Amino acid sequence: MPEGEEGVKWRGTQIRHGRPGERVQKVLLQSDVHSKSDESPVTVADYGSQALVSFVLEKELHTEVTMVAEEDSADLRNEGATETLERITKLINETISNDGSYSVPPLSSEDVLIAIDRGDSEGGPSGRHWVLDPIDGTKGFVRGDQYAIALALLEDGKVVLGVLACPNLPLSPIGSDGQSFLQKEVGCLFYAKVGGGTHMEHLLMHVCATEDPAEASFFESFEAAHSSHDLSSAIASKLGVRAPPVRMDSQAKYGALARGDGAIYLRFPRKGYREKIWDHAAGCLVVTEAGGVATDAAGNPLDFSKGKLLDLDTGIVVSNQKLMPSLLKAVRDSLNEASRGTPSL
Ligand SMILES: Nc1ncnc2c1ncn2[C@@H]1O[C@H](COP(=O)(O)O)[C@@H](OP(=O)(O)O)[C@H]1O
Ligand SMILES: [Mg+2]
Ligand SMILES: [Mg+2]
Ligand SMILES: [Mg+2]
Repeated sequence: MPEGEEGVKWRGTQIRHGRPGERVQKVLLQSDVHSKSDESPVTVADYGSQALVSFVLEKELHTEVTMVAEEDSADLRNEGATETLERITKLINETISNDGSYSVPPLSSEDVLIAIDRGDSEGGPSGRHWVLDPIDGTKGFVRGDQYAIALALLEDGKVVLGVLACPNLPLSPIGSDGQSFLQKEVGCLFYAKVGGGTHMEHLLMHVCATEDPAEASFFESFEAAHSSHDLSSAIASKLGVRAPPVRMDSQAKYGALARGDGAIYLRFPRKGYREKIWDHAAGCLVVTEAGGVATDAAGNPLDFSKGKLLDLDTGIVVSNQKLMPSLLKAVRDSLNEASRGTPSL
């Protein structure tokens, strides 16, 4: 980032930097943030991360990898994107060389495009597919807040492995005052294998065991455009939750829930929005292996076998086993009230 600049501008908002994070997050330039056809942001880091994960999976697994991943190379193949592609290629080559695990000649821009496009699998109910969100919470990443690199493995439509790298998530629990965001010790890696529990670094963890909604705090998207803050507040008050919401970008929410920082995660996108599997596959296993439950608003388990999109009823609700029945009832009641246009919503 040029000297004296405090961050980048995204859609008129000055984005600050200054919290600890990855090198790329700190040095993100305004020209590194682009708009996709759905108007959502994508950065050189989203592309770079997808290419790197694809490169490493191929190197480590010695086999052809099929991946259902968020990004594709179409925009980077446009003539106007040459400089961006060069910058991504440079960042990737620097990362591989600094890491030192692979002695390979520098990747060309074409190698990078091919690595990104290894993520073009459609997924589905059969076979093995890696599911990747190379930067989940791009808006949080650009803002200098939370983001996650989310990788999952699907076997015959079921998530059997989930990894969430959350470089800005504090090691100590997050309170609803958000204070621990200011702590220096950040960076958590959550991983879960089906039947093997959820681990953070070397610790086995468990979701918060509370049965009392008054003790439970809840997570939701920082971005109100991703999930209705009004609806979750109505649900929380119906359930008797006293604590204010903890708003955070990315699947770091699933990681924080898995280690018991809060007890509930609510996600209610606007009508018509279809959730993508890469936004939930890794997080869902990280939570369920820690003893939690993730369902849609009707209480159905999340089904990752239908291709890129999750086919679900209304929203996503995550909690522990004990709170789930009363939480789902509060969700149902609040949704009914909202559809009747009750003024409190
Ligand atoms: N209108 C919308 N409603 C719900 N989710 C949305 C959305 N627009 C984008 N998203 C998804 O929300 C994800 C971030 O979730 P969160 O709000 O929990 O940080 C984004 O992931 P990316 O940042 O990987 O694109 C994107 O896939
Ligand atoms: Mg995105
Ligand atoms: Mg995402
Ligand atoms: Mg993403």
